Amino acid sequence: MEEFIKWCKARGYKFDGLEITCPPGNCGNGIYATTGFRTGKPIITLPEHDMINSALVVDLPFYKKKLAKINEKMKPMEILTMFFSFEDFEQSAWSPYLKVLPKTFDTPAFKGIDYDVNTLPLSIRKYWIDQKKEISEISEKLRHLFPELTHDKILWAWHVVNTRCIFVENEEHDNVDNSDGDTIAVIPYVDMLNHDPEKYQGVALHEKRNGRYVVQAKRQIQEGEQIFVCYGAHDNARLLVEYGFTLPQNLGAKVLIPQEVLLTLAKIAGIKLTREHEMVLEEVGLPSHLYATDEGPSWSLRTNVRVMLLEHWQMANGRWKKIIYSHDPIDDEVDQKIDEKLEIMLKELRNGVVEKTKKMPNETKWMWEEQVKVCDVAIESLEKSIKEKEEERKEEERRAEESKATEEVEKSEE
Ligand SMILES: C[S@@+](CC[C@H](N)C(=O)[O-])C[C@H]1O[C@@H](n2cnc3c(N)ncnc32)[C@H](O)[C@@H]1O
Repeated sequence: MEEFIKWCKARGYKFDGLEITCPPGNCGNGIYATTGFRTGKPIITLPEHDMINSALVVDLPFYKKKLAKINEKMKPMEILTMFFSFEDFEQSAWSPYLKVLPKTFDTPAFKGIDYDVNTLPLSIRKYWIDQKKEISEISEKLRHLFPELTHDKILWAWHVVNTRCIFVENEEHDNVDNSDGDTIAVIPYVDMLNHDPEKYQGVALHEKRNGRYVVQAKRQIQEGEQIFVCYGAHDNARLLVEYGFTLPQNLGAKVLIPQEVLLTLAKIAGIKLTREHEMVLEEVGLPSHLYATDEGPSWSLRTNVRVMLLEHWQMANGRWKKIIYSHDPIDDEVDQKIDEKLEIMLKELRNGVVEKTKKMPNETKWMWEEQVKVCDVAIESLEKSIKEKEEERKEEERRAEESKATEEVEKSEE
């Protein structure tokens, strides 16, 4: 690690008041504050030309020569994977950095676990399919172009990039295929920051104006704290598949309700659906998600139920747009009906997920159990809000009756 720190300093990286050590648990290295940082203060800065992105790689003489022999441009992920596949741990200009990178990864893909897609919850299914496809295509392509590379080396390199890259808007480069965008870079030192979506104090940004990459304190950081960033609002299935770890309390947990399931649940809840409802739902195009937060069913899920409760005359001639996109508060009666139907739908959904969970193999059962927990949290907060609204309504009625009684007394006194 000492050699890596020296290497970073020689390249102009600034990170006074930090140290890289191994936190307890199984999360590799992490960055700790050895001094306090005020909100807004830069914690790490480095020159932008040191970000490892596609443009940097294709301009290195070694890769320039290799790519000149190939008749096609490569995509950013392919280029970065090629870079980490080829760089020699001893000879590379990045040698001290390469030596502190993890040797193995705990992702299912790295461990050779091949999930049956049907045993995965929907929230992770597409990501898993896409990840498998990407690894297999990149491995095949790189081995075809450079037969000296092995699948294992490429798999390791792909993981380095995938678990450590950061979103950066890279400039266009003539020798890079950016048809799907070019927004990734691996940034040494910055990539030692671990993920915690609740505690995170570090926000990273590319300051193009100043030609540097910066991690700033988003709030006061105390001496001795581990500094975290947020990799995204991921549930544990996604964290495991993408990064090889899970969080004990993960507020990113979510359940995705596909349209056909939503329609079935609505019918069970006694909502009379027509083709018109389905067409409006499609046009509104809102996803139906449940999140493991105590805010209850999301606005988009509520809106979908609201659409399903529209009368025919409310949908005719696009009138529904005025209703759905209006900023006026929802009519109390409609709101109550949405709650009532949602409660039935969510309980039904939960039962369905519980039944599915029972049939799942051990390796993915926990993902489904997490989905059941999300349903529980959503149902609990919905019930709580229904109760609160009910109490408010009663209180309003009581006040109305009181003022009516006072009025009557006043009138009789006149
Ligand atoms: C960008 S790197 C962070 C630095 C990394 N810990 C290292 O030693 O190089 C991302 C990897 O760190 C680990 N990681 C990050 N946050 C974690 C957390 N909260 N718990 C466990 N492992 C974590 C995972 O292995 C993940 O793939």
